[in-house]
Formats: sequence, structure tokens, C-alpha cells
Amino acid sequence: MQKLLIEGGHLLNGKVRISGAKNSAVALLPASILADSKVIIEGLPDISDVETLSCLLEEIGGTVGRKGQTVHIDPAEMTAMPLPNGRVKKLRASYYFMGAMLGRFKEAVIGLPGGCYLGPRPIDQHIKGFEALGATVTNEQGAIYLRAKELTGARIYLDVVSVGATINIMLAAVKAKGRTVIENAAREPEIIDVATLLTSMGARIKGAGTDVIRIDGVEQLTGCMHTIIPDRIEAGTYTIMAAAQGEKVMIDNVIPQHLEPLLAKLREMGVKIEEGEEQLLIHRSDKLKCVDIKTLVHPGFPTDLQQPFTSLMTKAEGTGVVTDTIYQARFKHIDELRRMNAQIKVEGSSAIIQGPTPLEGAKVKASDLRAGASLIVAGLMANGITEITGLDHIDRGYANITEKLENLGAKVWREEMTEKEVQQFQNS
Ligand SMILES: CC(=O)N[C@H]1[C@@H](OP(=O)(O)OP(=O)(O)OC[C@H]2O[C@@H](n3ccc(=O)[nH]c3=O)[C@H](O)[C@@H]2O)O[C@H](CO)[C@@H](O)[C@@H]1O
Ligand SMILES: C=C(OP(=O)(O)O)C(=O)O
Repeated sequence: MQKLLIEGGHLLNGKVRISGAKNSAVALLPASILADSKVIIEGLPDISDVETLSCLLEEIGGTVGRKGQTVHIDPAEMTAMPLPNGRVKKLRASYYFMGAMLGRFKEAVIGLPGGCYLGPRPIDQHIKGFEALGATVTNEQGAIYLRAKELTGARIYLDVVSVGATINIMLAAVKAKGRTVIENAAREPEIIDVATLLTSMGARIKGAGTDVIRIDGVEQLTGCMHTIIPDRIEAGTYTIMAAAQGEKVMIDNVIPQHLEPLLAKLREMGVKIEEGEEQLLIHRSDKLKCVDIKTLVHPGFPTDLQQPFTSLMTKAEGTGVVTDTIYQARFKHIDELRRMNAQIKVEGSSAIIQGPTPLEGAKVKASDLRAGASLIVAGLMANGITEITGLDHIDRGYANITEKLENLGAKVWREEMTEKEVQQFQNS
């Protein structure tokens, strides 16, 4: 087990290239189950979630070959192999095996997913969708059993705007009989990306990216080639790092429109940002001003950037309030930031940050993926050395983060943890 060490205070300079989107990748890979021949996906990020899903595709009989960032998946020999335990527990997106396997085999057994603990993360809307399409769904000892004689298109209104439920219902519906309409659908760019892949496979989907998606079922889906979109959350994280500790940093391979809510808030804080077609240039700003943010469903401020943004606010002057309306308990990073001298208190679903406070290096633990990102932002700014444990979370979603930061001039490295440190980590 490793820990990440950061010697804070070094200015970041240069260019960082953003990888393919995690939240697209984790849906595109299971979507390949629906094809009858080879699916090629280009630009996949080098993260453990991709590795885990590739292994799961192999567990059900797929052939997966990876060369650099391109993955070839041959789904021809896949079967409805039950996946009640094991790797499915390592990540959230294993729930996409439910929709994809139901769509192809009319049956699936998938263990309840893992992923970041951000408070309760129910999947009732996924199940409501599968049932509306004609599936019988039961929960037996922590695994979801899905079975349908036939899937028939239906009108499904999501009670909660959910990325996972929207994509999962699309996966189950593309081969159903007749028309499915998803109302109150999520509108994230990753949903458009998944719909683009499915359309290239022969699916008939209209309205992805709006809150009403119409899917006309087809009998067969074929192999295709697809290039993934850039990761807006990774891009946002590096943008925040640049605002926190950058001299002049270019974020390359980004779709600036995907980051509008973040960029607007950074500008409000006083950060100077130049936008190109696929780049952002972030300039050093000596004085930042605290702002309030509220996370909302897309296109509002993304909850996945709330935690790194909170760290940046410790550098800004005044009082800022960060409210998370999507995951009201997504504040596990705050105790760790306090160890680093941040002045933050949590009240309900808000964190109130008093700045500016010079941060001090400390031993801290990443409790989830974006908590990890927030500690890295803090470590880059802090005096002295910050030691971060819990790298499994960070490696689920940030490709080559140590190398990318080193290239920007950060002093950052990984070390093996001693046995005692591993024990302390496991007991904490
Ligand atoms: C793999 C992936 O894409 N993960 C993203 C996805 O997670 P995920 O798809 O799990 O998140 P959802 O969009 O489903 O969740 C949004 C909200 O709806 C609630 N909810 C969701 C489903 C459901 O059946 N019932 C229900 O009540 C959740 O508790 C949450 O409060 O979107 C989140 C919100 O943008 C992001 O933080 C995650 O990075
Ligand atoms: C919460 C996240 O991921 P997951 O849904 O995969 O746990 C995230 O990417 O911030």
C-alpha cells in the first residue's frame, strides 16, 4: 500500500493533458455488452475503475485487449454470468452491468455497487426503470436479481434526476420492443457520450442531453468505434489546482463549456482564465475572494468539484459557504482539511469556510475520490509536507496524477507505507 507525499509551496507551471472521462468510460465499457461484435473505444483513462470493469467484462466471457488508451472489446462470447460479489463491490459503476446485461440477456445478477461513500446512494430509480420495462427485480443478500421474459418500452418519470438511472435505463431500453421515454432525465455530457456510442452501434436515441430522452428499441446492435470525451471533473480539478498554486497553467484537451459553472465561480473569486477551443489558461492570482457555491444537477455546479473547490477557498479572503444539495454528507474531507489548519465548520449540508488561512502539511486520509483531490489541492498550497493515504480512491478516477503533477513542477511522490502505517490506516 502506498501513500502520496507533497512538499507544498512550489508553483505549478506548464501544460497538463486531460484524460478521457471516468464517468463516460465506466458506462461505455458495460455498454459494449449490447453489441454483437467488436467495440473499439479510444481515449480511455488509465484509472483503476477502467481496469476493474475490463476484468468484469472478461469474467462474463468477453475478450478485452488494451493498447495504450484504446480498448477492443469482443462481446460475442459473453454470457449472463452472475456477478453477486467480488469486483462489482469495488466501484459504483458496476451497476451498469444490470442495464446492459438485462438488455442483452434479459437477465442479470449483480452485487450492490461500491464506489465512494457520500451518504446514502440508493438505486431505487434504476430499479423503477427496469420494472417499468417489464423486468422482475429482487434484492437477495446484497445482490440484485433481474429477469424479464421480454422488455417493452415504457414512459418512465425519474423522481430524482439521476445520472446512473438515466444511463442504466437507456442501456436496458435500446433493445426493448417499442418506445421508451425517460422524463426528468439527467443531462450530463457523459449521458450524451454514452448515447453517441449506442447510436453508433445502431440504437435509436433522441434527446440525450435534455431532460426527455426517447429510445426506439432495435433488434440488433453491432460493433463500432468511439472516442471518449475529456474528463470535465479531472479538468476542473487541475483548474482548481492552478488557481490555488499556479503561475501559468494550460489545461489541454478540455471542453470549456462543460466547466462553465466552475469557471464562472473562479472568475467571481478573481481568477484570470483564458478560454481556447480545447484549452484553458489559468493565470496566477495573488488575491482571491471567497464565494458561495451550491452544487446542483447538471448544468449546475458539479458535486464532484465541491471538495477540491473547498480547499481552494481556504486561500481566499472572507467567508464562503459551500452547500451540497446532491450529497448532503459529502464533507468527510473537512476534518482532514482542519488538521491542516483550515478554518471550516459544517452545518447541515453546508461547509462554512473562513479564509485566508495558511495551510500546514499534515498526515491526512482520503476517504473518497474527490476528498483525495481536495487534499492534494491543500497539500500543494501547504507549508511543509503533506502525507495522503487512501490512494485507492484517488486512483479510481485520476489517471497518472503523480506524473501529471510532477510535470507541472509540483514536488510530489509515492512511498510504500510501513506495516505499522498500514495497520493504523486500516484501523482509522
Ligand atoms: C459513475 C458515475 O457516473 N458517478 C457519478 C454519478 O453517480 P450516480 O449516478 O450514482 O449519482 P446520481 O446522479 O444517480 O445521484 C444523484 C442523486 O440522486 C439520488 N438517487 C440516485 C439514484 C436513485 O435511484 N435514487 C436516488 O435517490 C442520489 O442519492 C443522489 O442524491 O453522478 C453523481 C452526481 O453527479 C456523481 O457524483 C458521480 O461521480
Ligand atoms: C462519486 C464519484 O464516483 P463514483 O460515482 O464512481 O463513486 C466521483 O467521480 O466523484
